[in-house]
Amino acid sequence: MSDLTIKRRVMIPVRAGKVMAEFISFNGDDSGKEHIGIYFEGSQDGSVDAVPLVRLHSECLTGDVFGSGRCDCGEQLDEAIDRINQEGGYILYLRQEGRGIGLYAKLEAYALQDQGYDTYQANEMLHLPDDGRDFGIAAKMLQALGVSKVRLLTNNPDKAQQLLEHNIDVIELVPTKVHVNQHNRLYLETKAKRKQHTLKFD
Ligand SMILES: Nc1nc2c(ncn2[C@@H]2O[C@H](COP(=O)(O)OP(=O)(O)OP(=O)(O)O)[C@@H](O)[C@H]2O)c(=O)[nH]1
Ligand SMILES: [Zn+2]
Repeated sequence: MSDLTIKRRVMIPVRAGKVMAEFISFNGDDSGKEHIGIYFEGSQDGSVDAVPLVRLHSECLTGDVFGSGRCDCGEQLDEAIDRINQEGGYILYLRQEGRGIGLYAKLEAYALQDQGYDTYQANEMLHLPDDGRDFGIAAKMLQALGVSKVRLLTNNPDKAQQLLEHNIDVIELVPTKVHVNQHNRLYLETKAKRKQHTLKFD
């Protein structure tokens, strides 16, 4: 994949106009996925020179748009907007629905989970990778934005590892809260057990 360049920056007042966010598109990603950078200026003193707080957020239509209780994505996205709007930084909204397998396949995986398979086994039953995401694209987006150092908002060590491998300096791992409910507890526990997500449950 060649380097990315910035195509367009457009201000959008989000959260019913209460939060100003700059949506950024890119040239040069031949996947055609239309990944989006979202910049928040931040309201804290000194945030201009600070290392930006960055969240790599993988698309989850069911969670992000409809607030699904089967995962924690919608709540994490809200948390990211709150924090990054305070501290200044970026959400990179990556079009990697279902950890890269797509929305229809995620629904197939959910149907298998309803029969008792866990979140990773269900993908494997479909002959799909348990996590098919490549965060190299996020590193390219950061490079196009002129960002070489980040504070990363995540509990997923793989995101930091992949950024480091692509020459982005992750100077701090900032944990997200654990948004647990009766529907997503097994999903979250399985991420901690199988993929070393740093989740602390009550
Ligand atoms: N295949 C599959 N994907 C899921 C399932 N539940 C949620 N997802 C997807 O998992 C992804 C979660 O992305 P993130 O919240 O960015 O990342 P994360 O790996 O949980 O790491 P954090 O940064 O700690 O939140 C989204 O693309 C969801 O659509 C599931 O049961 N099966
Ligand atoms: Zn989700």
